[in-house]
Amino acid sequence: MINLIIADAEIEFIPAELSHDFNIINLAKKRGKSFDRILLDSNYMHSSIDKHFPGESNRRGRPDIIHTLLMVVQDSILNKEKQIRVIIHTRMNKIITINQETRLPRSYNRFTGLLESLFVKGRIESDGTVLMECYDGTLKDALRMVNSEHVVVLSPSGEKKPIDQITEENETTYIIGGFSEGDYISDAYSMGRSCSIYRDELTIWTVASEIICSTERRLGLV
Ligand SMILES: C[S@@+](CC[C@H](N)C(=O)[O-])C[C@H]1O[C@@H](n2cnc3c(N)ncnc32)[C@H](O)[C@@H]1O
Repeated sequence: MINLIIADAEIEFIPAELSHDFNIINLAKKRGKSFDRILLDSNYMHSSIDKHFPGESNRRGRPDIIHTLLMVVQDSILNKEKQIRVIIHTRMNKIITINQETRLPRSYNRFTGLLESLFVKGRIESDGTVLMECYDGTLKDALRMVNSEHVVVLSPSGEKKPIDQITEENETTYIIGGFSEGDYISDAYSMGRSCSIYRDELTIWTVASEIICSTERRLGLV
């Protein structure tokens, strides 16, 4: 069993700084929701983010990269064998846990709708089963939840190692940054050894899929 902790994931409600932005007011009207109950999404709000948070529009508001990552994990052989658990920690210090039985929506719009509902209600249930939960907590709190002996912090600037060497211990927690540019905001590097799996920067779902495939080989699942 391995754990993936996605750290500093760029999922948050639209911040108050954007509340008077013309595009945001229009969007909130169209969605029939208050702005602070809508996820910040750089795909639709790029210029508004740039205006209020200059230079951050490629990094902030990226539920899309978390959705792609979760689809990769959900469809993996390792997940079918219940040998992987994912915890998402966000830049606003929220921790999202996902029941291994949960089938997340493949539709991106349905996924963001689900997250909006989760952030408001704190949990998503179906037929009495808790599918997802959301708590306040730091990256350290997320790490405490898994209580792992081995922690690897994935980073392009970490010590370069072959992937099969990085994944050789079972019960390992892998911390992957849930952002598309920049570095960890949380103090991730103090939480485990920092390793790089390739000379260039990779997408978060590529890093996750390399860890997953290597673990599947080690466990003899493929
Ligand atoms: C797209 S990267 C963000 C890029 C950022 N410039 C950085 O230095 O981390 C998001 C996350 O993917 C992981 N990652 C990307 N490339 C990697 C590599 N070559 N080796 C290990 N992890 C990598 C890291 O966990 C990183 O925080």
